[in-house]
Amino acid sequence: MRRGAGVTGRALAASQVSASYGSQRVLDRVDLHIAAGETVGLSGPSGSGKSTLARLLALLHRPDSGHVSLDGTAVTGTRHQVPVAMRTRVAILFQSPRAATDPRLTLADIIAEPLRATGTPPEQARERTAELADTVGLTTDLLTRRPHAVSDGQLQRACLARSLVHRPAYLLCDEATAMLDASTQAHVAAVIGEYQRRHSAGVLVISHDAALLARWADRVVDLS
Ligand SMILES: Nc1ncnc2c1ncn2[C@@H]1O[C@H](COP(=O)(O)OP(=O)(O)OP(=O)(O)O)[C@@H](O)[C@H]1O
Repeated sequence: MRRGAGVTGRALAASQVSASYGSQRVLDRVDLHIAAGETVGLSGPSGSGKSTLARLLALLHRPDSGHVSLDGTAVTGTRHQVPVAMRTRVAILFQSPRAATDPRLTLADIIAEPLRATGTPPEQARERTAELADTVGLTTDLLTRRPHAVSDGQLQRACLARSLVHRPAYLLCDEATAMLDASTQAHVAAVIGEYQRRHSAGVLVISHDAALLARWADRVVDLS
């Protein structure tokens, strides 16, 4: 466990959560706890509910029963029912950057999207976008392009920048490096690691890759 993990008592936690799609029960009274500063790996066979659990923790879905709590406060609604100061404390990074971005936006606009959504003044949004583009290794030229004109790795860097834009206390990575080449994968992991150290963020890493989880996570929870 990294220094500081769990020491503050701050955590993102799912307590006894159950979730279904129609009549299909996907999660049945599952507990998961991510302390500030900690990296938790989440493994399990395809279809075991890893992404569903991540979406509950990201406040995108509401559990059928049980609850998600953020630094000790139970969260009752999903995304826009939750106060901005609370919902921006959790960010999620998905496997497919193409499915997670609007093809009409430039990479700069994609990164700045969450800032616009919370009414950040344009000048401040531009500064924060430039700072994050630098952090994730996107050049000014790439920032003016749209998704069709960049590689998957470049687009995932933009998604990573977007996920960090509000300085989340918790970052959920759902197979976020699975489709990247080895060097982009290492770079994305390094940026997340550095962010985590600076902000004592809690990180969830969902992966089928046992070697990656052994390298990256402080502990691994198996959903099978
Ligand atoms: N939006 C949805 N509507 C209906 N069923 C869904 C939906 N999303 C997921 N499911 C089903 O719920 C189950 C769990 O899916 P989930 O994506 O959470 O699992 P997973 O462990 O992340 O799988 P994988 O490793 O393949 O990504 C699967 O059977 C899936 O088909």
